[in-house]
Amino acid sequence: MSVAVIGAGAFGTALAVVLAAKGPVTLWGRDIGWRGENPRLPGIPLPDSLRVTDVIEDCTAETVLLALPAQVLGGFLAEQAPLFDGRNLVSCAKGIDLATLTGPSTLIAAACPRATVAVLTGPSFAGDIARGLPTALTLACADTTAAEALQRRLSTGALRLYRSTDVTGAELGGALKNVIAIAAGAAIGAGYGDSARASVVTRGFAEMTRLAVALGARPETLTGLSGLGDLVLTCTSEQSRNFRFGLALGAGRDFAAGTTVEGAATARAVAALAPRLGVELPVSQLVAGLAEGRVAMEHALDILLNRPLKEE
Ligand SMILES: NC(=O)C1=CN([C@@H]2O[C@H](COP(=O)(O)OP(=O)(O)OC[C@H]3O[C@@H](n4cnc5c(N)ncnc54)[C@H](O)[C@@H]3O)[C@@H](O)[C@H]2O)C=CC1
Ligand SMILES: O=C(CO)COP(=O)(O)O
Repeated sequence: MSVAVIGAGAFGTALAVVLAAKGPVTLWGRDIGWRGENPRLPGIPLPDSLRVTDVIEDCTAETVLLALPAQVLGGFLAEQAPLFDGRNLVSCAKGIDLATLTGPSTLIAAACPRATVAVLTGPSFAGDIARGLPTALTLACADTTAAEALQRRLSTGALRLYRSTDVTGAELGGALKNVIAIAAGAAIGAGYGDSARASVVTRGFAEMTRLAVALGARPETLTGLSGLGDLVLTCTSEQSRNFRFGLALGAGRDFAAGTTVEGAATARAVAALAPRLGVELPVSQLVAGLAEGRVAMEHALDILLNRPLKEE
């Protein structure tokens, strides 16, 4: 099964590098001026067998991994969808599109109605995958036969894919954990301590599950790699850009502009969805307020602590 990866960022490049050891892979990026190694994935030499291109028509593979940030996927599909319809399209983005308040798999299915849509998600830093460190991910697809073929092609000796048919749940697990990671980072950055972080992560996980179930997910999916697994990783590691963004927010420091921080836009999407679905999401709504500058960090703690006392 030939593979194309769209998006030569850290994640797309890492996936392309390890998958190229198993068969033909084409990596497409709009900014491939670099040679030898991608500055977004430093220290990882690209194998000679990997074809890197900025010509979208070179991506003729039957399976296409879409590894663009969630907020740019809609614009990309608006231009390029006809080229990709009818193929296996695997979303690798972790976010909710602000313009439509839907996940990447919904965007892809709407733009490419004849495609087989899947989601690849779960706890994995691009650098870990590229270095061949052991990693387990979820491959979610409603079509089990297609999922089995994708699972075989996209697994390697170190990268182990588990199948799921719950596309909504898997996708939301990956998107929503980024929002909670910002909150966890802010708690640490503000000096509130590890106990506060544990509360934010636990209450945040309850929020993730509430919202995902309201959108049609199976609750048990959220306890898997793409929900709890990725939440644990992202809320505890400074490798995470969402966590580091939260650290900076909490400490009142600037954060490097241009860094991909999916949780900021996704928090705003979640805040817009919450009243429509009638679900309470205090941590995510607070992150949206912080990300938009509506809420100052010094008021954030009071907002959470002054909520009415309730059952867990
Ligand atoms: N980096 C990681 O460890 C992981 C990232 N992801 C997810 O993968 C997705 C991509 O993230 P990264 O690769 O880390 O981001 P990145 O910041 O490393 O790269 C983003 C890439 O998107 C490209 N891009 C931006 N706008 C574009 C447009 N309009 N058209 C074409 N290309 C455009 C940029 O040129 C850049 O190559 C995100 O949803 C992220 O949550 C998932 C798992 C791990
Ligand atoms: O999704 C990730 C790990 O699973 C990467 O996290 P960040 O986008 O926060 O760096």
